[in-house]
Amino acid sequence: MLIGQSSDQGSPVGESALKILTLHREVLVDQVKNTQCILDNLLSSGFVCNEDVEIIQRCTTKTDQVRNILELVQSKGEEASAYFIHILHEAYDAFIDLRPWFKDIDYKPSEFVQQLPVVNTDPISKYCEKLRHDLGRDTRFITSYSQREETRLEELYTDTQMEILNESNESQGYLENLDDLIGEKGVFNQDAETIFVTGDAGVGKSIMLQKLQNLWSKRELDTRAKFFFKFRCRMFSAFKETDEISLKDLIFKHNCYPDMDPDNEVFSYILRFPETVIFTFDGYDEIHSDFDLSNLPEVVSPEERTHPLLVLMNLLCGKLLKGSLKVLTARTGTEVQNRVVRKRVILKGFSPNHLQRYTALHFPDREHLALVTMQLDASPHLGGLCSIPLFCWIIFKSFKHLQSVYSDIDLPGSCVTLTSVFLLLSEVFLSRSSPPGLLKRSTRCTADTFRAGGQVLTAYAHLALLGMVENRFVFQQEDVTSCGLEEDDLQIGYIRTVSQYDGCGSAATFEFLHVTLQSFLAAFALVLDKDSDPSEILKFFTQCEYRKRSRFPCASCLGRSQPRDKDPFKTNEHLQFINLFLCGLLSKPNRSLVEQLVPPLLLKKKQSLLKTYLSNSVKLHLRSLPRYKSEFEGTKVHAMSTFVWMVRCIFETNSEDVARLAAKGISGDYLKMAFCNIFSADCSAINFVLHHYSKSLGVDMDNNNISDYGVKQLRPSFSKMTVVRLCVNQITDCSIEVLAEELIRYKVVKTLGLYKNQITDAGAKLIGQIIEECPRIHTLKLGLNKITSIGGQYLASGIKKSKSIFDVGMWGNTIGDKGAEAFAEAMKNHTSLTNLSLSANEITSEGGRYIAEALKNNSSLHIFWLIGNKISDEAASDLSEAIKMNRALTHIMLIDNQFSVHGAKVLAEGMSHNTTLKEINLKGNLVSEEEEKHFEAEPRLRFH
Ligand SMILES: Nc1ncnc2c1ncn2[C@@H]1O[C@H](COP(=O)(O)OP(=O)(O)OP(=O)(O)O)[C@@H](O)[C@H]1O
Repeated sequence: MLIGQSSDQGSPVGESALKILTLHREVLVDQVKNTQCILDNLLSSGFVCNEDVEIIQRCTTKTDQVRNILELVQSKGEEASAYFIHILHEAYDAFIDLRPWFKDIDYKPSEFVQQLPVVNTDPISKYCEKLRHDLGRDTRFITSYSQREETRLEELYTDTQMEILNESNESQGYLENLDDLIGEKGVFNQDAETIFVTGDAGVGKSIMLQKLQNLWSKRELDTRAKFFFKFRCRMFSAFKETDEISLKDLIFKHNCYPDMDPDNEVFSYILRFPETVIFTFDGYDEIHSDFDLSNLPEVVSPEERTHPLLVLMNLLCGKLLKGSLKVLTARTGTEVQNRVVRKRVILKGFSPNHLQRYTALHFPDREHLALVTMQLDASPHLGGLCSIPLFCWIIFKSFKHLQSVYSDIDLPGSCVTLTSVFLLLSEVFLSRSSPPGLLKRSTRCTADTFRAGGQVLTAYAHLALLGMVENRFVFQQEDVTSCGLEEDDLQIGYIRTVSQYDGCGSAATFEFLHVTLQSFLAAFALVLDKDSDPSEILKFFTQCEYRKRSRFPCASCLGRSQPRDKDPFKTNEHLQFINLFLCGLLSKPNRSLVEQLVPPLLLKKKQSLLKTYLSNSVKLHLRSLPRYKSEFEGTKVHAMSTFVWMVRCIFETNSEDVARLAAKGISGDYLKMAFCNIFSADCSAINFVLHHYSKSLGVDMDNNNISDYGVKQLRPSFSKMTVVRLCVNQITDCSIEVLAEELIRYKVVKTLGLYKNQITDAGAKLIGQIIEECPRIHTLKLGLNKITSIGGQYLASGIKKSKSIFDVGMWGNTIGDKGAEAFAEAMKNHTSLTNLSLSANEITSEGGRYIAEALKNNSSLHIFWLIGNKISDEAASDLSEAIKMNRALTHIMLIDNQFSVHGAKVLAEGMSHNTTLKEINLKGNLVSEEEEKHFEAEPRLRFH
């Protein structure tokens, strides 16, 4: 009997099973842990008898048992040996450690052996199988807006951007795939076990986990984890204060029960091998608890019972089941201490490429696809919203509906707010409840749909508000009924069933399709309410002004959401969204629609209350922003992410008055909005405020997630921007086209910051034109883009002609020697350029010689950064000559190049003729510590 081939040992194709067992005996003795399953199968297939089994079971250690089994099957011949190997192969989870070995021997079972059945009798494997089966079943579909319309995960799932951060929250690049998420990439704390993933509402955190679970269930995730337990954090707040569970209960009762495991083998295995377990906990921000658990002991025993929240916290901290991996998701702004976090990941939604792929999945018809793509391109407001998968999905669903009803895809007007998107979604939902045939444009307009669906909408809004007031996201049947919702109404799609009535007393529970949808409806409830005092609409604004300290001790040890102070724009996101939607629903453009449901006088009253409140808060907020004076940029105003929330609310109100007020309140020369979690869609809102700013303004939006859509939305504001800082923002050449048009038209720009984006040579060409044609530009930051020698030449040509530029940063591109030659040409007789960085640009001595030549004819440059290139002794004498003649340079940074002691001597010689130079830094070159001593007489030549 011949099977497989041993690739690495060069054995002939078709190795005999007997020989394999002899050759690989050591691996097998070492890796095979489960003998019962092997014996069960050998026995039932008749290769061994009961007596054989008994003898083997008498061995006390597993290793001895394996040795004896090996001897036994080998003594029984080739067929028994082949079947033995086949058992190891087929009982997958029981022998998971052998998977690499099978790959190594390129295992191919013979026809004979394939006909013999293998039953996996190992309880642990059976449990793993059950877990995989359950997870596979539970994750197969993305639940769409009605239970009738589920879409297969694989038909719609599209990758999103996963940015890794270090412990100081600085970007470390992007993860490629979900294997990377649970892998070693980006780990900054080896002692911690929790991978912490944050992201804005609807950015796809849950779907990302769903995909992770689905991949694991299909064995397509690169992990050796045998157990995968998924939980939603909101379940932990659903327990009563007196409820108690153990880790074992959590896993078995609240996730998956092991059938037929009388000896408790599964749990023992989990405790023995915690590294084989992955947990996912979705929505840490959804834990709302005022329980005082401080008197409870911190349980660390897996069998001991305590409050479920403590079990969760102890798991995350690694006090329970140490060694297991946890993936925890939460909305942006939720903080967890670094000591608990293994790595930090931020989900950033769809990039333009992802969006293209996602659009194609939604619109397989080419014509529709082209139409939708064209419309999205034409409307950056929509494109911006679409970078967030949830909004994208809502928009696409609504378009499909419009298309089916009106036979064309007609996008909403140019000023699309989040409220308008959710109104559109509501229109789609409510029109579902109408009798068929009434959906034609001629018979039912938007106002009619809302009027007809008013009762159902009110009932849902009531339910949503009830939940928000009580911090609840899961509803019982009684809640649903008490709000006036009937069986048929549940089909509309606002809510979905979390758990079905199980016939044993557990009633069905429900939740809103998405928390943001619940926020939208809660805001609607405030608008619709005719009984309470109108000022009640402000209750979530005012509620946010004050917040009780969390009494939850473990939560505070992990670090909960950022503490709220009296700033009304600082709060939990779902409450912020209520405020945002309230602004949208009470805005002028929506008046005629809302008037269908609320008496006009009451509506007016609410509108004016909101406007007054907002105006006062805006004034207060802007006055409280930190400001400081800087020598070159005037008064700098430092905005925080709460400022962005304020701007979002103003945009939703569509009130030019409040926007004007906000613009006036900025009253500075420079607005710093770096690290504010600004998404592309927010740029419409920022533009809405900034277009009222009458003076010119520097704007720093570094380190956000603006992307090309955002830049398009900011287009009108570039006319007044003296500083345009868009570093680390996923910007490509498309944005540079917009910038070039606007900046060249208005010529006011002084600083252009585009560090760490995705700009290529095409973009560099346009930036070259900006430099050439904008007479005030003095600073350009283009490091870490994708600019080669071609782009370098364009930029250099612009710099050569500019009389204003004095600081250029090109670190981390690849302009090479050709680019260096062009920059050298630009430097010659330049009058303004004082700081230049061509660091890490693959420049060799050839480029170094061009640069040296240029330095002989330059009297402007003070600091020259050439770190991390490949310049060596071959350029030393040219540089030395240049140094002798140059009278402007103070610092030449040649760190991490390839100069030896010889080159260093030549440079030192040049320095002796130059009194202006303060430093040439040769740290990280090829000069030994011993050799450094030769240069003690020239302290300006530094090696450290
Ligand atoms: N990667 C993705 N591919 C396709 N669709 C996605 C993806 N991510 C999200 N979606 C769509 O967006 C919707 C919302 O996503 P999800 O519930 O995962 O957001 P979330 O980040 O967990 O939001 P929240 O913080 O409010 O819980 C999904 O129901 C799905 O329709």
